[in-house]
Amino acid sequence: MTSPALSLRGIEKSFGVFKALGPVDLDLMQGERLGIIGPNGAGKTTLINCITGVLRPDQGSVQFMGKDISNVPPFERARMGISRSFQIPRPFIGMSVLENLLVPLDYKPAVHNKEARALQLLESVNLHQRAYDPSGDLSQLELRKLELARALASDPKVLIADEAMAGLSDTEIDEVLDILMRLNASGVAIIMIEHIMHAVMRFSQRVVCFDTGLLIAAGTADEIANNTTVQKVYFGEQTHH
Ligand SMILES: Nc1ncnc2c1ncn2[C@@H]1O[C@H](COP(=O)(O)OP(=O)(O)OP(=O)(O)O)[C@@H](O)[C@H]1O
Repeated sequence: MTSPALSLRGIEKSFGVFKALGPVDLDLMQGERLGIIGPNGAGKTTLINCITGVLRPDQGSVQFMGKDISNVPPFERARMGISRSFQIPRPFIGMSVLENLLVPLDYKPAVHNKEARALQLLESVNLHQRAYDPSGDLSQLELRKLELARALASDPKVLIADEAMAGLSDTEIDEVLDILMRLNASGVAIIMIEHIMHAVMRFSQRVVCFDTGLLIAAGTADEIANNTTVQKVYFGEQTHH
């Protein structure tokens, strides 16, 4: 049994009078693959922002590797090993793919050969063959890979993949899943936030479902797929479209 990489207790966040989140208790174990699902507005992004430190919860605490980081600023949390990839990658278009990675590696004084490290990161996401091409030439799939490589530049212990597969074809989704599985096998705990249900279900060892800011169900992919409360949340959502 491993110990938690992340431990959230009693996390609550409101925007004005609107309560977007909580209270939420959630652990992510070291090396775990955790899926977070929930309809639009369920509070998933707010939760992630509380983990990365972009938002300060009104209540509750965040622990990382047994240390309380509730008062630690976002850049320091990133340096400690919490990294996230963004849904919409925004590379520096004027730079090559490799140069894009030299930017985050600039913050890693311990990395002496930054170009070699950048190439290694690109290799870990199957993008090394594009290293010297302009990032403006990348396809959607390649942009997602570059975004993952950027998130990995800080050597994270926890990677939060925020809708890394939205808009991709089934074969492309398979490729991103393979990459994430490989990263996980190398020891990185991964939180996958995803609307593509078959992908998150295949990937995750455990899935939690949010609705209206609350964690309404947790279990294996099978348990969550067969959970009537979860089905109701999604069925209810579909009837509005
Ligand atoms: N800065 C903000 N100010 C006011 N309300 C906000 C703010 N950020 C989020 N909200 C509200 O909080 C609720 C939760 O939003 P959040 O973005 O966390 O949901 P989500 O589960 O990530 O949704 P999606 O799947 O669409 O990304 C929503 O009702 C949203 O409108």
